[in-house]
Amino acid sequence: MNPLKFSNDRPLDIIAVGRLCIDLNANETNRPMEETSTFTKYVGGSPANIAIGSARLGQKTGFIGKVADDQMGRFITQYLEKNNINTDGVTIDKTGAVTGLAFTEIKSPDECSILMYRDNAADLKLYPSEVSEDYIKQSKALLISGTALAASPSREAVFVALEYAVKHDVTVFFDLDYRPYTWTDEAETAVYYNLAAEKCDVIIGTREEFDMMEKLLNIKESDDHYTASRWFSHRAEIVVIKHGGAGSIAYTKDGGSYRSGIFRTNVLKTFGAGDSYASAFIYGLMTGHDVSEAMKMGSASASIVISRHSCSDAMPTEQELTEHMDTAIYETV
Ligand SMILES: Nc1ncnc2c1ncn2[C@@H]1O[C@H](COP(=O)(O)OP(=O)(O)O)[C@@H](O)[C@H]1O
Ligand SMILES: O=C(O)C[C@@H](O)[C@H](O)C(=O)COP(=O)(O)O
Repeated sequence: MNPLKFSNDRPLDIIAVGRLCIDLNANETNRPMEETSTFTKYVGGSPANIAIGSARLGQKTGFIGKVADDQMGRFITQYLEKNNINTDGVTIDKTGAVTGLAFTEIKSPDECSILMYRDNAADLKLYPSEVSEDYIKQSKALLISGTALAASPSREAVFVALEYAVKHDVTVFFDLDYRPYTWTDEAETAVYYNLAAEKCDVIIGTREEFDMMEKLLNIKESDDHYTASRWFSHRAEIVVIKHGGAGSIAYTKDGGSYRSGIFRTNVLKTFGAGDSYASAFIYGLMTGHDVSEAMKMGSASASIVISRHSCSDAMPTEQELTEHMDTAIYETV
């Protein structure tokens, strides 16, 4: 069952909105960052990773974001273009803002953490005037990412993008992507997450991210079914709650619920799971698969990416994804 209907007469499949950053992943693993000395540089930023994953799967992908006017900004834009991502919506900051950095440490396969440097980040300086209605209406879908709501003018830019998407029947996917270090106030965070979610067709988040949104309203159940039901009185058709190694569960507005297991893999690091899951899940839904199969595709992509060192570089091609689904062990949970 797939409740989504896409406007198929559009030149782009999906446009992602939000941060374009740099991941610096520690090369020395099984130790804290204090004991590492070398890092590998990759393009990063949750929406960037999802866009790269979508393009790697063969989707016609665009991006709306802002990069720093320096070597890192150019590295990012060139990488997107090498991956066949349309960068017409990417603007260059002229205020001296810098590229957000995500330093990652891999203490063990299950103990990974991310240290984010986001002061004066160029991605949060995207202005509403830099969001093009003509660009958005060329796409079947729009992906927004919660961290872009963390500060103005990026916050307002996201809401303008949402208005254009709703106006032009562009299906909106919301990956919650909650990064506490990017916010200063829990209530502010929850208010903007809830306001944005009201305008989205598909909402994807972890249990903890939904708990953050519900805490403001003194909702303490931490119940997946209740969480999903909250959004069906708005635009949502599908709500997905991710549970790490315990898989994921999705609910649809028509009362359906679908549980997905995981693909067994040699976990190198756990970060990257969410972005890869989102890109392949969205791809599955946009290529006519039902919710269950799309979730399985998301799980397969995640199991590939968490077995590799990077997030963006590790995103699988359509062939890799299909082969992995045929050969890897799928565990129902
Ligand atoms: N250890 C694991 N082994 C296999 N698949 C995993 C593992 N951890 C996560 N996944 C897959 O990745 C998906 C997203 O992971 P999760 O950690 O919930 O999201 P996020 O990275 O956004 O926190 C899960 O629903 C599951 O399909
Ligand atoms: O989103 C960021 O700024 C960091 C990402 O680039 C990084 O690869 C990561 O943390 C991915 O996290 P996840 O996919 O949400 O687990």
